[in-house]
Amino acid sequence: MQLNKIPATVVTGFLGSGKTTLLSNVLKQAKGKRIAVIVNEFGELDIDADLLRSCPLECEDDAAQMVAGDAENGIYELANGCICCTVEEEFLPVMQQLVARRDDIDHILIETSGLALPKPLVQAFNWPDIKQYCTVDAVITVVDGPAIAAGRFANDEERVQAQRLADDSLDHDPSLQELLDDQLSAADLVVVSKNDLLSDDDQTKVAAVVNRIVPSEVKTAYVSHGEAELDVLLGIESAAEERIDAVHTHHDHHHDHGEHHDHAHDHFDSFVLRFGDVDSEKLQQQLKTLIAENNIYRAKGFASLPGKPMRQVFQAVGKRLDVHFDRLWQAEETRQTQLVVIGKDLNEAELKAALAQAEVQPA
Ligand SMILES: Nc1nc2c(ncn2[C@@H]2O[C@H](COP(=O)(O)OP(=O)(O)OP(=O)(O)O)[C@@H](O)[C@H]2O)c(=O)[nH]1
Repeated sequence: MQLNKIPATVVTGFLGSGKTTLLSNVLKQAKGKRIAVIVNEFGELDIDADLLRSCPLECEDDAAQMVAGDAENGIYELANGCICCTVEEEFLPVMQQLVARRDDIDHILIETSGLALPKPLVQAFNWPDIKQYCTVDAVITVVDGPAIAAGRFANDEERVQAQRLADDSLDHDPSLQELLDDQLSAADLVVVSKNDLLSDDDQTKVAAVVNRIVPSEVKTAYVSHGEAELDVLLGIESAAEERIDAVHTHHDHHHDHGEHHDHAHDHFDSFVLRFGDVDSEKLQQQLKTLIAENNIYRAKGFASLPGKPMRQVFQAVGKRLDVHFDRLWQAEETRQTQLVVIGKDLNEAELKAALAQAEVQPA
């Protein structure tokens, strides 16, 4: 007898492409649905879980109920590291817990880290303990529209040259291209994010990159601020685990042989920088300068400003830096400034010293 399996949606996509933004929109829209969320981050701080958990001022009462239990507020944070390399140690035990509580769960949402390969994760759904009770509703691959249109993951020489001329700091990197290919080749739905920043011409460029990899039956949705209709995202019923073994990727060899070194993500540096109160303007200036001068793909975190009761979120993706206040610091929290930085060939001490100039000494 075929039981009703719990559908699980895997949201993958490069660093800063917009996965958390999409997930938070699903949680807002999925009225009354009981949703378990699994979040996996590359950096050492669980910023995404924290952002999903924090209820913004306009938070609606009828948003999805997160499935509580062992996890705080229904968000299961997988330990640091890439989900694709820790499937057995980290992912399976969480799935086993969820399967044991299947009567309380309508849907599972999984956000992979930006450097993760979706294939090994989807393959884990074929483990007998999981397969019986759970199926992959869809792999949703979020691609950063403006980054792709700017040729950041370019593969053809002409575009690489154009990109080099336009922008020295975002040198073409074949490992980024391979990661994009592998994330796209597993997709049941492609979400092109940040559509608000795309011109018609940009959309055409992005479509060309996407269509090079995904078959024509895979749909592409252009989305601004994560605001896609729930029907587009959930209920795709792809059972992706059934066909994942046949999907060819650049990294098949490494995983098939249990070799986890030489992954795309092994070539990245990631660290957390901590400071006390900071001058926000100065921190923004310093960060922008560092981003212009180094290969920083992603920086994100929270800033503590002197005398301000609210926490300030810092989000840098490529050259863009967004800064906004999200919520009050809570009594039990230590107020401090913390930034995760992810990139290549980074000198942690130098970056730390540069950003420390924004620190404000207590009066
Ligand atoms: N303008 C614009 N900004 C967006 C959109 N979607 C996401 N962003 C911004 O892009 C940044 C990264 O978004 P996230 O949702 O955190 O991306 P992510 O893929 O979860 O990032 P990682 O987990 O670090 O890989 C944030 O500053 C978002 O506010 C969009 O549609 N339009």
